[in-house]
Amino acid sequence: MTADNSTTPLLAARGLVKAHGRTQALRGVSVELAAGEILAVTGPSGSGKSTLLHCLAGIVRPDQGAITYGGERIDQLPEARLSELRRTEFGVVFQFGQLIPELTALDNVALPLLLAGRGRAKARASAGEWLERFGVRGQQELRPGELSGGQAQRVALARALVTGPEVVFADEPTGALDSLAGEQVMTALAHAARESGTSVLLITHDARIAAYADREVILRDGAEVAEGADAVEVSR
Ligand SMILES: Nc1ncnc2c1ncn2[C@@H]1O[C@H](COP(=O)(O)OP(=O)(O)OP(=O)(O)O)[C@@H](O)[C@H]1O
Repeated sequence: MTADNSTTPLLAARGLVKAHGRTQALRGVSVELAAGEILAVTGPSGSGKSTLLHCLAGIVRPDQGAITYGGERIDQLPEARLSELRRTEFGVVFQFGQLIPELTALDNVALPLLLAGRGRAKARASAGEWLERFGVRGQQELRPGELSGGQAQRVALARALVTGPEVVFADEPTGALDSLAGEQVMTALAHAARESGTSVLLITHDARIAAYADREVILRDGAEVAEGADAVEVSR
């Protein structure tokens, strides 16, 4: 890829190779994410998008290749340091929000702050502010089973952003939503990321969702086939 020499990438992967058993999910993928950038990763089913996200987010280790974050190699960090990095620097959103069903929306969002040692009152106050930003403050006392799909994804976004991460990894965050709810959730994510300068690595099948990104990387059979900066800047 063509690196922008004016900025050092926040997150960079070089030559990532990863197999799941006998399936070669990644065959030497290189990708960079700049600070504040929204990058869409697209490609057909099975092309390695989720595996790439899991490697970059430190959830799985690549078999070969290198990942740097802020210039520091992270793919070989001991598990405890990697887990701290995930907790403090990264936020993750999946297709089905994976909220904790027993907790209210407010408590789901407050949880990462409580785990980081924040007091309960402050954690709940920040959680409420983030729910407000995502337009779901009115649902704060509801449990995930009582929320619509779009509301649940907004709560999941609030939970991913509440700790002030540098990077949000979003794996098909709108994949389970109808197109209107999907665009509303994506608008909210792009707006929040732009406002806080958070980078986003976004996996999507949907060209309308990819259009919110600054740049798009296309994978096929575990390799990068194309890259473009022609995404429509609808989120600015
Ligand atoms: N845990 C696993 N065990 C075995 N094979 C896996 C595992 N995870 C992924 N794979 C395989 O690795 C390849 C890449 O999968 P991956 O989920 O990364 O693709 P994807 O592009 O995200 O697909 P989709 O768009 O369908 O989610 C696929 O062939 C998949 O079947």
